Amino acid sequence: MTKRELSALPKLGLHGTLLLPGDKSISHRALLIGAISNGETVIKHFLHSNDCLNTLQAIRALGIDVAQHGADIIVHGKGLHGLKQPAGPLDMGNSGTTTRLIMGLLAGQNFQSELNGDSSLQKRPMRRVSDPLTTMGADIQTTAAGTLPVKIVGRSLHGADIKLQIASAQVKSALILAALLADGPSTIIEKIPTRDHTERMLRKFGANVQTASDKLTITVEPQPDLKGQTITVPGDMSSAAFFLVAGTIIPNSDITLRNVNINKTRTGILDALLKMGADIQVHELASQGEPVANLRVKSAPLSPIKLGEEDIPAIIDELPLIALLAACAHGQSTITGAQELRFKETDRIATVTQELHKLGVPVKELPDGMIIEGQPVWRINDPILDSHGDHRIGMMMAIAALRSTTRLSLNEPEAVSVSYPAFFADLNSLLNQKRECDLT
Ligand SMILES: O=C(O)C1=C[C@@H](OP(=O)(O)O)[C@@H](O)[C@H](O)C1
Ligand SMILES: C=C(OP(=O)(O)O)C(=O)O
Repeated sequence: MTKRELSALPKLGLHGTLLLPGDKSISHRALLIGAISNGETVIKHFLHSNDCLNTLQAIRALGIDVAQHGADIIVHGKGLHGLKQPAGPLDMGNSGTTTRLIMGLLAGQNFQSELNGDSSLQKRPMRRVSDPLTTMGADIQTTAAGTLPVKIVGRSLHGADIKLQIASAQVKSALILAALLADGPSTIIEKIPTRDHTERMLRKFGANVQTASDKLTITVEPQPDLKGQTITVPGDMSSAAFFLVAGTIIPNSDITLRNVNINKTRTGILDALLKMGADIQVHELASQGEPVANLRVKSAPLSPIKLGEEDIPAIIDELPLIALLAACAHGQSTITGAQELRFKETDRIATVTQELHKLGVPVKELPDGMIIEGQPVWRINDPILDSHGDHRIGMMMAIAALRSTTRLSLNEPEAVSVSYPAFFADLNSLLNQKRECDLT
């Protein structure tokens, strides 16, 4: 097992400016939608991380030419019905987003396919996608446990009206992609609004996808003539979040994060930080289809927070960081309505609880969340932290280690490459450097 020594408390704080890597959700979608569009799609500031490279390899295996020009990715789309039967099972690696979105695309093809993934992905539930797709006429078999490997017998799909049982952008997006291939219009009704990157991007490519004023009801007209586009992927708020938290909890810090996506369906972490007392300035930039901003964060003391079911979708991947913020706050914080955390790369309620206990932070595990008792000073119980092979847990613990005066280490640090290969390099660039920050 690999192990990395983590940096301890930097006395001068964290300083400097980062240009965040491209958004993971948007990078996946640009590849998949580019593949089913006619002509060239140019993806600028694409996220070259393991998860997005799984999507790239998958569309290549489905007969799509993908080239790289400098840092740009060029997808030579073949239209809605241009994908080809792959030669063997498609490897989804660690990526839930690739798996679930591609299930929607493959359900409506005229060929069979099979999806598999790594040991973490093989534990994650897939019936949440296959069940609603079945109501559109899809033929998808999971294992008896509802997991990968999944076999998809592509066939023609009907338009359908579907009410989602779980708040999940992956499930919603799979249904929207399948609805493009159907024989009539579809309506998808969400429980709570989730990230809307699929809807926004499909409209840019020429699809008729409407979101009603309730922000929950999405109608999709089938068989659009999608046209290749140039997509500039904004910086990932879920990656920026590690540095928003680091800048807040490490005294004497002043960090600027450039060009971060501030789509309202993704800014739960910003709202929570501001509610807890964080010092963050937002300087909005010209929109690139998705709203973007530069963010400047300085250290601040924190009050505790309560988050419930309605708050969860906009902050789902940042909840481990909320637990870390709560561990530094003065008082008790509560997260409930977050049972979805149990179905991520790890059971993130269990792994966050286990790792914060190592730092001496009292955390009570709930079936759908956590109660965290903030501690002004941590009494370290175990200096060997663990990512559990989960990128977000690894990065969260590397940020947590900066609060400790004892040197801590991290098992399986390479997990960060799933979403943020340059994470440790970016973090190191902020350490022990007194530099001017400029928000504009
Ligand atoms: O649609 C997406 O790109 C994502 C949706 C979320 O998953 P769920 O849809 O399962 O909540 C999120 O956790 C994941 O990191 C990316
Ligand atoms: C849950 C995540 O991703 P995915 O579902 O795509 O594996 C994540 O990035 O935190």
